[in-house]
Amino acid sequence: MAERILIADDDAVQRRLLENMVQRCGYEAITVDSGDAAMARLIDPEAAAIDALVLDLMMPGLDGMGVLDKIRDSGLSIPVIVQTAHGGIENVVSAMRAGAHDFVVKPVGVERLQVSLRNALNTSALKGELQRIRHSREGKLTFADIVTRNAGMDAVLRTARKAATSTIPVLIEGESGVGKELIARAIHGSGERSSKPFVAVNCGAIPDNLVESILFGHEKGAFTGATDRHLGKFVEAHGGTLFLDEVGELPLSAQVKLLRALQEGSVEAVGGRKPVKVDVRIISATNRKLLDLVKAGQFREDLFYRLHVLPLTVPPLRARREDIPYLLRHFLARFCAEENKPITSIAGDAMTMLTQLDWPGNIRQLENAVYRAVVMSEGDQLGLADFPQTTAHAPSIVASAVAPLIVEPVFHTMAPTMVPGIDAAPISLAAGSLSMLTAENEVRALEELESEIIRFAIAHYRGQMSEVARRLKIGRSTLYRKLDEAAEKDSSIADSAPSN
Ligand SMILES: Nc1ncnc2c1ncn2[C@@H]1O[C@H](COP(=O)(O)OP(=O)(O)OP(=O)(O)O)[C@@H](O)[C@H]1O
Repeated sequence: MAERILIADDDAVQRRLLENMVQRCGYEAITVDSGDAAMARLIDPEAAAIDALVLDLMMPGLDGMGVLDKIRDSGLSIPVIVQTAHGGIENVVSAMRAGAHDFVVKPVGVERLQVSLRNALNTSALKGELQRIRHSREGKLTFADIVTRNAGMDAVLRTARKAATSTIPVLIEGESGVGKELIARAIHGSGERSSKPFVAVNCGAIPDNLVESILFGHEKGAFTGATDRHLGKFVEAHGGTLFLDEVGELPLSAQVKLLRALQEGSVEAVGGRKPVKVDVRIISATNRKLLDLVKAGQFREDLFYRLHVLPLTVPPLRARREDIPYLLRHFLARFCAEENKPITSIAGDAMTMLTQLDWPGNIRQLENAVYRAVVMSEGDQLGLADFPQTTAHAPSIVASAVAPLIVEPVFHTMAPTMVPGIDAAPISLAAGSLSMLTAENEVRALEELESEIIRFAIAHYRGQMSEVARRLKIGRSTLYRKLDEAAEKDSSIADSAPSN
């Protein structure tokens, strides 16, 4: 799924031109004809999020400056590119002071707009990632900190959001590294308990003989080695949330005590004389099917029903590949900032390969792969060679990814393709439609149209180059030569584009 760009312009012709350009840059375009409509769209809680705004400054009613003020007042952190007429330098200065990310002079060309949008989206990804880290450190993660463009994940997050308004027990199921703890933290951070502690316990990492004392605490001298009194995680989480990770790993004896604690709202420390009242919201997680453990007699059925009141199943990363480019962008921005590296993008072929991988370790594995690549890279763009471990696991994919232009096969043909040689910025392919006119309303060059048709064909036939050549009635070597020429032309455009 491409980034969504909102275009606000009262001039219908300008709107159409911009819409066309934004789509050619590989983004989804949404148009509105006034400042008021732009604000309504930006704050609409039901509508899909907007990633950047292209804003005309001169509009009747609420003008561009008014929109910028309202964006600031409502605390929105969307990057805004303002459009000005020639000679509007004073307006530009005021707009930049009011928080605009960049400005373009009308009529803007597609390359200039693409550079501006790409910079704006990169900066915004970095801001988002830094905010996520800050929220994580402060224990204030919310759903806005979870990166996703997948419909399945959206549905999970919608349910999780509702759960955040109550203390209903939530059980989060999903493979290791899919973001279960992140969701648990977002539920906590979005509810009334957000100012209270969030305490996470990995039940699978505690030795069996210590589980009870770690969860419920122990008195001094309760057992050999208990030299001090220990409160236990339940008491530590009092008023807040206790996150029981890998809950399926709890030994049966601890399951009995946990059930009692949940039923009675009190815990008894090992060696303690009387129960202590606790007010704790329980969120548990497991990367195994808890019901299977119940059937196998390894998990108590009564406890299962206590924890499983609201189940959430987080899909693995391979089932939501459209998230991969966004996650890559976020982690790239974050690690570049942390490591002080000037890497600005990921090459198209590397992006294609990374999107095709199955990622058995899910987002944690992807995060670590980007971390390693950022630390080891010496250039300003990450390429295939920067992901050696990952490519080692995908020989067939790498073999195909070195072809001049490969299209991510799981994307629908309307989805963006990545162009190697430039960066991860996608070029759009609208199924069955080809725009004949340039942004300036002139007929487009034959060469450009041909290149677009070839890209479309590659997307349509999911990267099967022989089929593409056969359908286009050209030889494979001609196809590759044309792709080489197109990639060369694209990279010279990228090189000559202004880098503000
Ligand atoms: N949607 C997301 N957006 C951004 N970062 C994410 C997302 N999902 C996961 N992460 C990051 O990936 C890493 C792994 O996530 P997390 O620890 O929540 O996974 P988990 O499912 O709880 O793993 P495990 O089962 O091994 O405990 C964390 O650094 C987390 O911040």
